[in-house]
Amino acid sequence: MSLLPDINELLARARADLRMGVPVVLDGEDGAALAVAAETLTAERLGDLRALSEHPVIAITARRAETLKARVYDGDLARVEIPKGADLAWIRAVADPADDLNAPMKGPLNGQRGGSAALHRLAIALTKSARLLPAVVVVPIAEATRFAAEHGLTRINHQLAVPHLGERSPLNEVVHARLPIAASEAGRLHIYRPEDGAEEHYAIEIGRPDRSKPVLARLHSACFTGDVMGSLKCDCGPQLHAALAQMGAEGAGILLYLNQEGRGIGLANKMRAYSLQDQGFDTVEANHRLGFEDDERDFRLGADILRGLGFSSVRLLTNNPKKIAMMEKTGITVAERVPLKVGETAYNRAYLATKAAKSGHLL
Ligand SMILES: Nc1nc2c(ncn2[C@@H]2O[C@H](COP(=O)(O)OP(=O)(O)OP(=O)(O)O)[C@@H](O)[C@H]2O)c(=O)[nH]1
Ligand SMILES: [Zn+2]
Repeated sequence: MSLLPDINELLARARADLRMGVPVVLDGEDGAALAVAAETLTAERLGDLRALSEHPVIAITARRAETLKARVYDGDLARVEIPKGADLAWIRAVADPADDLNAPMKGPLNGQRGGSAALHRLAIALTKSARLLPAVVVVPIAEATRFAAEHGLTRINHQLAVPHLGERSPLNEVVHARLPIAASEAGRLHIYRPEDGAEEHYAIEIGRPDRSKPVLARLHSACFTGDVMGSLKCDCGPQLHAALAQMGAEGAGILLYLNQEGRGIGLANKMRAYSLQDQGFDTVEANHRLGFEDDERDFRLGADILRGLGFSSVRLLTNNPKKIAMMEKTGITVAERVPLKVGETAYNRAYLATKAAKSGHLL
């Protein structure tokens, strides 16, 4: 018998640790390191990290490095040396673009070259999946297993972790129940829980759609500001309600409510992006300055849910060609694209235009 957690469980634990500012031990073929998310690092812990190594670095994505004009030697990321006198405020300024314009970073940022960046890449992937800023302080340590045990820290083995990071975890249906809603009394809500401890996703089934025909379907990404608060900055709320209304009117449909807030960067980071938008950057530029790609969502999980419900063909309510391509790639036929154009306001006109110009959304 072994009660030891498996790699999925350890990754879930590592995400929780990073969110709390607890260091995680990373164990690779070329050495071991300690990683702490820049966003949750404290001055005290920074002192502890400095005591462990003379050469701490902050790993950032190439996107963030570009904004900071730091040289990138590792393709998708940079390992920026933390200078001797640098304090927590310096680290925060590297990680967070909030003050980029007010207080630009001084002096050249020195990128570390040579050696392996594999553990740094793993650390960034972990902070992204923890919905934190993708910036991590990494210090080398001599040995992983004993260090982790001595300090009660989570240890992640690089080789075991990597296959899980790019892959979506299996989703299991937890429960479903009848849910009459304004759009249709014949609603039924299904709850799905991923095996890796990440966010749950939902599906609302309207009526009893015929599984042998293309179903009217919508893949909706969570938008707390638009869906719940009625934000005028995007079109999510009106799109959600228009999709449900159309399903209600036709008597059948399936709406997936995917908890991929802020195109997969999480609500806190989306609000950071909004703050940058107030400084004049558009929705795509703001994501890049924060260190993210334009869109960090994985729509394949939508296909998984549809397949699990017995659907193989959809009439997809969307203006986003990437959703259509991803559906087709994962074996769900898109028999028809049903445009969904509602909710344009004076506030979101520029946002919608940027999506059309830079993200390929159909007008
Ligand atoms: N990062 C970021 N996310 C945003 C922003 N505005 C809206 N979102 C998120 O974007 C997602 C909605 O995606 P959209 O790009 O509007 O639309 P779509 O789902 O790709 O395509 P459609 O099917 O045509 O609606 C939701 O998760 C929102 O929270 C923003 O300025 N920055
Ligand atoms: Zn929105």
